[in-house]
Amino acid sequence: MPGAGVPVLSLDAVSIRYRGGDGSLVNALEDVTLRLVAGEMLGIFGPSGCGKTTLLMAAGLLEIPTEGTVRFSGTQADTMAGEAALRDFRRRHIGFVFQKPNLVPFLTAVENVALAMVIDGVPAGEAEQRAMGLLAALDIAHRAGNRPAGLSGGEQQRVAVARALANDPVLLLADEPTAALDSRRGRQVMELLLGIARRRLAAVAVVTHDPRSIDLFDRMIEMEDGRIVNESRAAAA
Ligand SMILES: Nc1ncnc2c1ncn2[C@@H]1O[C@H](COP(=O)(O)OP(=O)(O)OP(=O)(O)O)[C@@H](O)[C@H]1O
Repeated sequence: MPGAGVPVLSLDAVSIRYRGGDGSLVNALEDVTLRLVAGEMLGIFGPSGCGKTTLLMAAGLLEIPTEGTVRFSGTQADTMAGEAALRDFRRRHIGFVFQKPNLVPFLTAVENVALAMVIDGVPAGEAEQRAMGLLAALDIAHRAGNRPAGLSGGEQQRVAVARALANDPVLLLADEPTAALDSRRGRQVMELLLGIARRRLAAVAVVTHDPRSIDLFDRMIEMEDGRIVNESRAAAA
């Protein structure tokens, strides 16, 4: 785990173009340069279709840029040999949280978190023990034996955050993680993400439309038409 302020991710002049249904090119990301450092929480704002999710895809090595480079702790992502190597890198270093928790419905909370580790080769008993530790850190250990249907939306999202932390990621990417939650639970999840940045020294990037948690971000960027059009830093940061 890097120390606070150490660069985790660099995007340099990244553009991503998609071919639309009618054959025309969509500039989903246009010349984006961005650094993320350990221990900070970045907020990504902007209107629908401006490229926020595409930026997370590039940062999460789920989409290789049409132009520009993505460097992860100094390693250039597009020089990794093939999809299998990228997948492996992602699994070991990056956590994802989405708008919907997408938990496996027939597994309990602790099994959902442990599954990510078991897939990674951790023995079942050890995985379960570590999963319990993560659930405890997220104040949800008392619900460890519940299946998702027996958890509230906020509790499910906590379990999803625990699952994203299973591989102890240096980068945590969250795409509208509070969109399905009421304002109190949404705030709790955002505070949780900030705690992860601070205590685990992960770099955390959060796409959100929600202006109610802006006081929690160290830095905010605003996007428009695939570009970063504004960047601001919290007064205390
Ligand atoms: N796989 C794809 N194929 C074609 N076009 C795409 C694809 N993915 C995204 N786009 C287009 O790229 C642009 C940016 O999309 P993106 O999903 O990144 O926006 P967003 O800011 O996350 O939007 P929202 O807030 O609505 O989720 C949009 O015009 C979108 O239609």
